[in-house]
Amino acid sequence: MDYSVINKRAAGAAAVDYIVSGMTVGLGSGSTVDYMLDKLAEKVKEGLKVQGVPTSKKTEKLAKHLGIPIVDFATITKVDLAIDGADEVDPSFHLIKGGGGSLVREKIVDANAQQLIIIIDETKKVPQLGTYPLPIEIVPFGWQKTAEAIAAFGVEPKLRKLSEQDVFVSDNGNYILDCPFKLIEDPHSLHQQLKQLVGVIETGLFTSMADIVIAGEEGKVEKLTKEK
Ligand SMILES: O=C(CO)[C@H](O)[C@H](O)COP(=O)(O)O
Repeated sequence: MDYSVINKRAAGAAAVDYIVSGMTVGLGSGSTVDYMLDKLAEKVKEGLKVQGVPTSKKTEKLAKHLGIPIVDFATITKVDLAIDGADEVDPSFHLIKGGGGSLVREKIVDANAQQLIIIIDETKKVPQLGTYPLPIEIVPFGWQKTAEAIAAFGVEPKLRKLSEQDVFVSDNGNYILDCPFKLIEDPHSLHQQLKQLVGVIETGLFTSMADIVIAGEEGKVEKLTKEK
């Protein structure tokens, strides 16, 4: 088995240890979260009482399939803990997310959680964000104009596609532009500037949100806590 799978599974399992009975848990998206769901499902079968708030249709389907109780986000008053993946994590715990295209719902749930744990394999740790192309969710109408406005930041946005003909459409019915910035000096400021553009719904920059990062490395886990 390839090491990234072992490391993602180790990180996912370690995050489940933070869940206690009675919690409402934000369930992120992506392959690392899928491993976390496997472990959580085992605990639910053993009697752990939780309700999950999924951040994507894919996570919702898998959670239901595994027997993890799901709750409608609109009906709850608080999310105790969210557990989510990431595409890049810098030393200040700023993140790039959205590789799987679920960044909007992820950001809404993660931002409303009292604690956010990010689970990754060690390859996602970077000294500075930007090597991974930044996903930006945009309104489909006039997407070319929105892409032009983003290009003025010195980047070449690429419309995410499933195939030559088929455009990727998010769970919210929107498009995603993947933007290879290369080096992002100030993630928070870039996010603020991009959010000002007409047509931009949300960026994959998650700044100052993560509390704990669990990184799988050689089958073991490193738990990093944000310095306050
Ligand atoms: O942000 C995400 C989806 O929108 C994922 O959390 C991110 O892409 C990491 O995915 P994986 O765990 O498969 O590497």
